[in-house]
Amino acid sequence: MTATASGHPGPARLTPRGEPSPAVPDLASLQQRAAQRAAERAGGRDRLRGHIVCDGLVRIFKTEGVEVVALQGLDLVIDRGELVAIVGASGSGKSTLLNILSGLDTPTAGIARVADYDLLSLSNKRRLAYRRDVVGFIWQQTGRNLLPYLTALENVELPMKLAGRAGGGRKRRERAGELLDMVGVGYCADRRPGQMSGGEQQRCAVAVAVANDPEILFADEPTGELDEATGAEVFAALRTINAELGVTIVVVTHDHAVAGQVRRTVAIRDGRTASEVRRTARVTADGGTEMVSEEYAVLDRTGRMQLPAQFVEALSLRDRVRLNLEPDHVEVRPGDRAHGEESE
Ligand SMILES: Nc1ncnc2c1ncn2[C@@H]1O[C@H](COP(=O)(O)OP(=O)(O)OP(=O)(O)O)[C@@H](O)[C@H]1O
Repeated sequence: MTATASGHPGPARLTPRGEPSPAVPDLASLQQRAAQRAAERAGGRDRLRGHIVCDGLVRIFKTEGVEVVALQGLDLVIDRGELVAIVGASGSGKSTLLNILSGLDTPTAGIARVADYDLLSLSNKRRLAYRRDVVGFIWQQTGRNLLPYLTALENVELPMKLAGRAGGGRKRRERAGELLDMVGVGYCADRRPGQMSGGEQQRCAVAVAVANDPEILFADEPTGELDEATGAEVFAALRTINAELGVTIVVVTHDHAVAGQVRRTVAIRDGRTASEVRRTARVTADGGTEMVSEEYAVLDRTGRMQLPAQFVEALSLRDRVRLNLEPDHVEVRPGDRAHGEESE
């Protein structure tokens, strides 16, 4: 469940400044298209809910008698066709979550369900099928995504060949070419990774990852080794793939700036989902469109939520806060006033 995080100085409605306006309707229409494609794939709009569901997810690592709680009751729901960024500081649990969702690791407790696969009780055979048929990956290190001695086209063809994809070599080659065009690196088809820039390699990696038509694409810091402009090109490729193929995409990164690249950003803190930013298109008074970002705090099943750090700092909140239930919102005030002293 999410609740709009409100507090000083007024509602957390942030209109990003200096954003190029052409990107505004584009992001909204791409998302619409992605949902439509995802619904077509899944057999109806009513099947969009909860493609990825984590409920009270716990992962405890034990090393030499010491326990590390990497995920401590994480809740997260991602619908089919969504493109979501998961952000968090180093050690917040992002990689642990991604390893679980991609079937590389098993959670200690809780619920982790992806595309009808229960990740807590997968047999080895089902796990293999899940990793082969349902999910695709992009890693931060370009070297992990592409084989250096194959051309871009051959790299995209390879997973189809290995999976014994029907249609023969010509069909595979055609699809590989289409995918490279889709992510904007068709001109690199005959180049080996060493002859491509880091951004071109990562866009090629996007094509490789979706070659066998997975339902979900996981990307671990895909722009971590790139500069901002090149990283934006990789995100553009992910948005196109999301919209054209209806693939659900989850990107994990420590870079909060990616919020400008996607419609939904989930922040993880201490192994829990802490807050979310959702960006929606709104019609302005003069008939134009502007992108509005709204920040939400995540409320868990027992009603706990974390106040955004900047709210806590702005009002120097500490120890305890005063709560007031108003007809349509809850008020949070510093709680250190002397007993009986009213603020207004
Ligand atoms: N295999 C492991 N054994 C023991 N502790 C682990 C293991 N993997 C992760 N941890 C611990 O779990 C916590 C979360 O780690 P995780 O790698 O998921 O964070 P992260 O947000 O991905 O960080 P980064 O951005 O630095 O990769 C950390 O305290 C980490 O030390």
